[in-house]
Amino acid sequence: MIRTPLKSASKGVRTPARTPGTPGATKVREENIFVTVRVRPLSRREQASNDQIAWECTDEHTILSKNLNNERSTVPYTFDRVFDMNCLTQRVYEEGAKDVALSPLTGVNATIFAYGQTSSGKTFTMKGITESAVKDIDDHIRNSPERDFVLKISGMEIYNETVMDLLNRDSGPLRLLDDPEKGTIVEKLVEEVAKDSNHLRSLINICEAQRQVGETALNDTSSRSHQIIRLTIESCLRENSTRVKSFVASLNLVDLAGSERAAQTKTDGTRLKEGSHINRSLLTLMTVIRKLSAGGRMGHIPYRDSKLTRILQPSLGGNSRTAIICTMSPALSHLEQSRNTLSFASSAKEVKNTAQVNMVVSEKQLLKNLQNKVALLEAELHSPEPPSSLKSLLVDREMKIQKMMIEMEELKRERDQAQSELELERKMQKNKRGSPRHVVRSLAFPAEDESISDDHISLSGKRSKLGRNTMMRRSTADPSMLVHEIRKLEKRQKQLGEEANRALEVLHKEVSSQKLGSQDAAETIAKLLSEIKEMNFASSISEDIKVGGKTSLKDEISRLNSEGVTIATLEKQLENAQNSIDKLMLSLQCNDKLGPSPLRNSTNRSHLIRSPCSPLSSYRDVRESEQENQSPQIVNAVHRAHTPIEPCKATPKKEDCRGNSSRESTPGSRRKNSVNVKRMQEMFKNAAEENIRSIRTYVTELKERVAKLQYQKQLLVCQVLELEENETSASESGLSAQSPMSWRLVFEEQREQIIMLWHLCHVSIVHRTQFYLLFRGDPDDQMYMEVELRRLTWLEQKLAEVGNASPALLGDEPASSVSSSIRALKQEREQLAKRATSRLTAQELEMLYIKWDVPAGGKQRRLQLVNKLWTDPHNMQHIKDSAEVVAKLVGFCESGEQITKEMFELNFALPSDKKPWMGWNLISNLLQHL
Ligand SMILES: Nc1ncnc2c1ncn2[C@@H]1O[C@H](COP(=O)(O)OP(=O)(O)OP(=O)(O)O)[C@@H](O)[C@H]1O
Repeated sequence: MIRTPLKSASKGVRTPARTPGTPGATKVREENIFVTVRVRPLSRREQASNDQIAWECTDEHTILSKNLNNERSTVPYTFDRVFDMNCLTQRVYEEGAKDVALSPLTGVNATIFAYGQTSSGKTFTMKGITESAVKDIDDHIRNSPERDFVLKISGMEIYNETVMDLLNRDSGPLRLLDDPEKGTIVEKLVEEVAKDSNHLRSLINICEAQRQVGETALNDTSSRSHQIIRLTIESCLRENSTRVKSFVASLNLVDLAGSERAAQTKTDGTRLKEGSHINRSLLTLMTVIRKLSAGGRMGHIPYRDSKLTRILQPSLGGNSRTAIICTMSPALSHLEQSRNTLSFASSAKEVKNTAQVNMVVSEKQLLKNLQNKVALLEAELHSPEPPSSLKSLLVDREMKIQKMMIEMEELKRERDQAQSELELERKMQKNKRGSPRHVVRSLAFPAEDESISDDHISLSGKRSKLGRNTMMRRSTADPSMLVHEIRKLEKRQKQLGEEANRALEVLHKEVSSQKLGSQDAAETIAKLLSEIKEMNFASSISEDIKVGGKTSLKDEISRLNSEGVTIATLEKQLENAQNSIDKLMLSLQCNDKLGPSPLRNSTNRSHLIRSPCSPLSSYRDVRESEQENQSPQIVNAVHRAHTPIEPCKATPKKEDCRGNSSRESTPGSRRKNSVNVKRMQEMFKNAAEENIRSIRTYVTELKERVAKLQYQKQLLVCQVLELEENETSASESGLSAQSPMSWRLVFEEQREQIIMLWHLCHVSIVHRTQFYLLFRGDPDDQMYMEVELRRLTWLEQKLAEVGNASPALLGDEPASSVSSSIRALKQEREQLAKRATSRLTAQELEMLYIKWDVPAGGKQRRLQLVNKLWTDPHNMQHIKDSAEVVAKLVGFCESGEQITKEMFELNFALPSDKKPWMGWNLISNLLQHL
């Protein structure tokens, strides 16, 4: 039953626990003393004297005097329980004491005492209660294998106002001491640990045997002292082997001596003296109870007036649950004493106690535990072997590293495979089409028409150095990819040079064969042609694109730098050619005596070849047409196929169209021939002019492409330099990643720039909201932020330069003007405003009107509201609030999953893997379909 005894908790610090530690335990709670009344049967003496039963229990709670003395009125007494004379002690225990008796098992002090006149049955009842309580406690301990219990017992009696130890009779009178923490304690009181229930019972028996008992007229075995048997129960969870904290509480089983009247007990001498002490201490108890029942309104509580009340102080209005069983004789002869008992009981039931769960913290055990821990740590510290926890951590980490390395190898293998597949496909495409055009779209950065100018990264002072440096420093390209791009770029450079060559050759041919324009212009063309021919593009370019390793990057970059001059030269030459052609055209127009030139004939405009720079076509359309990479001859051939002027007319031959060159001329035919010659001359001239015009357009386009190539080269150089810088700094510091803190700063900076650029470029506010809400500064967001910044920088530059770009240029939409971007934004706002009523409740809308200062009663309030959103790029709170409103209107919370971060990413993948960025206009379209 009682397991391995714990050390005594008396050396520990007792603290009332604020929370229960086991089921059934209670928090601090106030409850009344539980008062029951037990009426014993008439004793043999009473029966012998024909005493009458003066009381009847009308129900389980009420007892009433039978008024046998014919008093004027009888008052019923009610209590928590009333047990009549037939009631067994077990029931009294079950209904009147058990709940309180078991409280110490959950750390709550408890007291059960019997009060009543002599021979009323107190000892009889308490014996039964004690036996039942011991049994139940034993059962509880047996049924709680998860806890360790220690049960200790002490016994004392207060005899003639002297405290005696019932387990150590020889110790003599014991002193009462006042402990600031524990209250009143009995000095040197022996406390025995019960080994088991039998041991406990035997100890209890010893106590009872030691108690002062004497014979009186009313009771052969009258208790002459107040007996207190105290069971102290300490318990803790088994798993808490350290036993630093445990519950500790006591159960006081108190059998009071009975009040007596000397006349009745017929005592004298010793018994009289005993009775006198008994009565005096009981009187104090009654006073204490009476005062407590008045809720403290009666002032000082005289606990110290008797040893009984001093010892029982916690049980009377203190930290204890208390049950009082008032015993009484039913006899008419004891009517008055019984009334006194019931009066006492009535007062007692008004007394409130404040029981708490008591936790003990064993300082000694605590100290021992700490010492053990220190010893353990010291051992670990001095041990050459890492502690087991560290060991397992290292093993775990090692395994993770190995796993990551395997994954990396796998990724590398996949990448190499993809690259070789790409190479193969490129070669196949090249062989199949014979055109180098098809490699253009697989650039690691935007192709010519999507390229951006780093010169324009600075946005009129709106860019900070920090953001700019970050953009430059952070490259996602790897060395082999860069070399690959360099080679491709060189190849395109070569192609452009060759195309320029062919264009000028054709021009030269036209000029020289037709003797067109002024001599100066013709000479200029010839000079240009020879200059361009001298440019040896092919010298440093291998036909195949070979991806070099990291080691060749420096060579590549130095070559690129030197080739930058060549490209710039080509650009310059093409500009000269453009000027010369302009001069040529001018001289042709001045010398034109034959009527309107096709260049001035609006009806022929439609027959002009669609050039990449033509306002009649989108730039992208032409770039993607096959014509773009064809020489001017091919261009002309295409042109001729579409013009009403027959090809033969444009190419003067000695024979006519039908090949009748040998036919003799007649006057009619001569006149006719003269007209025909004139007409043919005019046609030749027109055709030549048209060809020159086409060549001029073509040269202009070439010039633009060369300029873009130049920019790409610069960007590539930057990327290579930045890569080298990264590698250097990484190898120096051993760190390659940006610290979270510095990224956070960069992120804030970049976001502010992006917000400003959105504003300046009239970007869709739905796009702004999506981007703003998706990218909140995760380290993974770095690439997206950079890409967005680059896109916007390019766009802003374009808007500033030509005023002819639109956000749509970044997406897949056809190009339009700045004004159309503004118009699109306006439309988007209108669409959002329309959605306001379906997406927001009237109340929400009204709140927004108030928040955004939309005047009440105004027209188009929804539109007014939407027009206020995303208008102040300097105010971050405004931006946040705007994003919230737009998100609600679009319903991102519900359907926002269709927008993923990847949509904002610059494409570095192969065309087949490419997930195209939706473009701002497309996002607006999406909005319309939501
Ligand atoms: N409920 C009961 N049923 C039967 N007998 C009882 C009952 N209560 C008491 N008695 C008997 O009455 C007698 C007196 O009881 P008890 O000694 O317990 O009284 P007491 O109140 O302790 O008296 P005292 O104050 O003098 O010690 C005993 O012989 C006891 O066996």
